[in-house]
Amino acid sequence: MTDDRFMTAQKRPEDVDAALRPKSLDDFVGQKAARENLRIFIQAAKQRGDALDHVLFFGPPGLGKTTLAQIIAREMGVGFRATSGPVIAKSGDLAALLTNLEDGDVLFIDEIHRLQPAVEEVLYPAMEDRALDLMIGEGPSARSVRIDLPRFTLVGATTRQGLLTTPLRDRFGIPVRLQFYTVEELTRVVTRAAGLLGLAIAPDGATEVARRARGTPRIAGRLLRRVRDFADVAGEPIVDKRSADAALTRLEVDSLGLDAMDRRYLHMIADIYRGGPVGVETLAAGLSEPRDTIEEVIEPYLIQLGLVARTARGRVLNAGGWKHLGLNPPVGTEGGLFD
Ligand SMILES: Nc1ncnc2c1ncn2[C@@H]1O[C@H](COP(=O)(O)OP(=O)(O)OP(=O)(O)O)[C@@H](O)[C@H]1O
Ligand SMILES: [Mg+2]
Repeated sequence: MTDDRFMTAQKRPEDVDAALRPKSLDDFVGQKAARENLRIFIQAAKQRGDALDHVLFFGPPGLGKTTLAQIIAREMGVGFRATSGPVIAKSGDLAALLTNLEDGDVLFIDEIHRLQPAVEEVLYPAMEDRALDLMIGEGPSARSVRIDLPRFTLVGATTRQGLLTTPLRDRFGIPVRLQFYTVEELTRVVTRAAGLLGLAIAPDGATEVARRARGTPRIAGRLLRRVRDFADVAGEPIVDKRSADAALTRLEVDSLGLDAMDRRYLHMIADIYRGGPVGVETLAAGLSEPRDTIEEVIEPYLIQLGLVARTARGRVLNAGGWKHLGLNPPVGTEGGLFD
C-alpha cells in the first residue's frame, strides 16, 4: 500500500514501534482472554520442561502480534528468530532456518499466509513431528531421509486467517484472534507510551488520543508522537484534551478516529454507488488501493463501528455511515430502508 496514509497501521521500514513495545505479559495491555490463556500455557510448558505448542496470531495490523511473539520467547526464556512468509523463497531456505534453531527456540513467521506452497509443505512434518523430510537424489532412485529437529515453537502471524490453508491452520495448537482495543485500554497504552517518551499528558489528553486511534495501539503510538510534535513546537508543557484535539484535527483524524483514506472509502460508496452494494474490486479500482489493503486495513474497523457491512452482493453503507458523513441515505436504498 502507498505510504502516504498517515493513519496506516502498517509498519514502516524503520521500526519506530520497537521503543514502545511491551516486554512482558504484565506490561501488555488489553487482549485479556488471550493474555491470560497464554500465561497458563507458558507456565504449563515451563513446568513440563517442554517447548510451547505452536501459536497462531491473527487480526488486523498493529494490534500486537509481533509484540506477543517476542513476549512469548522472553517469558519462555528461549531464543527468538524472526522471518516472514514472502521472504522464504525456497523450501531449502526454511530447512536451513529450522536446522539452525536451538532447543526450545521461538521461530516467528510473519505474514505466514504468504508462504509458497512448497515451503509450507516443509512446515507440516516440522510442526507435527519435529522432523524434516529431505529428498535425496532424483528419479526412481530418489529416497527421502528424515532429519530430527530441535524442539521449537512456531509462532505465526497473519492479518488474514482465511487465506491460511487448512492443513497449516490445523497444526497450530494455540490459535489466538486479536481484537480491536477499547478506549480504556488504549488510554493505558497512551499513558504508558507518554511515560516512555518523557511527555507530560493529562488524563483527558490521553483519552482523546486513545479515542481517535482506531482501536489500534500502533496508531495510538504514532498519533501520540505527532501530538508531541505540535505540543513541543507550541511550547505547551502538558498535552490536554484541547491540545490533543487541535493536533489530531490538523492531522485530519476525525471524531471517530477515521482518517482521510477511511472517509474517501465511505464517500466512494455513498456518492458514487448510492450506498451500495458495491463489490470490493470496484472499490479497490476506484480508490487505487490494493484489494488486500481495503479488506485488511480499512474495512475491519469501519465494520466494527457499524458504518459499513459486508454482504454477499458487496459493501453497503449503514445508517451510521451516512450519519458520520453528514448525509441522508437516498430513499429506497438499503441504507435508507433497513437501518
Ligand atoms: N497491548 C499493547 N500494549 C502496548 N503497546 C502495544 C500493545 N500491542 C501493540 N502495542 C504497540 O503497537 C505497536 C505495534 O504492535 P505490533 O508490531 O506487535 O503489531 P502487529 O500486530 O505485529 O502488526 P502487523 O500486523 O502490522 O505486523 C508496537 O509499537 C507495540 O509496542
Ligand atoms: Mg507484526
